Amino acid sequence: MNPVIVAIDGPSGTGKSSTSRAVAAELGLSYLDTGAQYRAITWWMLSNGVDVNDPGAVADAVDKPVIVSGTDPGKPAISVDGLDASGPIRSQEVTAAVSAVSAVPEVRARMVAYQRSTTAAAPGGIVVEGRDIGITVLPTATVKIFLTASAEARAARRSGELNGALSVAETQDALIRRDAADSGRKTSPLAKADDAIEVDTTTLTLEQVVERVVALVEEKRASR
Ligand SMILES: Nc1ncnc2c1ncn2[C@@H]1O[C@H](COP(=O)(O)OP(=O)(O)O)[C@@H](O)[C@H]1O
Ligand SMILES: Nc1ccn([C@H]2C[C@H](O)[C@@H](COP(=O)(O)OP(=O)(O)O)O2)c(=O)n1
Repeated sequence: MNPVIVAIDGPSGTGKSSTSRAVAAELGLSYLDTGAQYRAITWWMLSNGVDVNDPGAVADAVDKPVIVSGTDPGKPAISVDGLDASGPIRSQEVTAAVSAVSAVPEVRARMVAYQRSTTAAAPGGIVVEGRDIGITVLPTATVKIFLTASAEARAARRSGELNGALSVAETQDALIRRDAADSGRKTSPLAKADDAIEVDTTTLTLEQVVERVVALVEEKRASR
């Protein structure tokens, strides 16, 4: 039987990473965080003096960094040129620049090729999370989930993670700006695939979301 491939898309703070890791761990699948890859390439561009607002300069440098993602849901890992990048890719500088870098078609082409080869190399199946997985990266995924939540809930969750570095209102403004950039770009914008199942997580606990997604995957598995 073909391996199970689960695509999880949605805007920031809807619970993609937490849900994907827990679902992969529970079902014994690999896990890939594609947002971490766009953050990693953005971190490299910022660290190497590339003007992130110049798409030509970003495109010229696209093949330089060596980005390697781990696929163990119990131990998410990402390295750039052999260095652990998991801390620096979460900085405010990277968060503010990642939408511009990830809108560059050459960046997307490189990342999508890597994401497809990682999926093909996961014989036991994989959960892949991002913004364009169900539509562009893995259009034939076994199950497609689109997570949503109110802007208020997403901002409260993210702001909790930042230990008060930004207020909830500032976090919400930044999230709304990034959603607009990610949904408005020309190349594979953030969007729900027609065959994706939408799960609104606003009033659900993480455990409830995981339970729902695991049930959807098992239903699909049983009907194949
Ligand atoms: N259903 C939920 N209810 C409350 N908090 C949640 C829920 N899902 C995730 N979180 C928390 O919200 C924050 C953002 O979740 P994360 O999985 O990183 O979202 P995303 O990957 O979509 O940006 C994390 O601190 C996480 O623990
Ligand atoms: N498949 C993807 C995943 C992320 N991106 C871009 C757009 C997002 O704003 C950034 C960061 O993604 P990430 O999932 O880490 O964002 P959050 O942690 O949920 O805020 O990367 C993308 O363009 N395509």
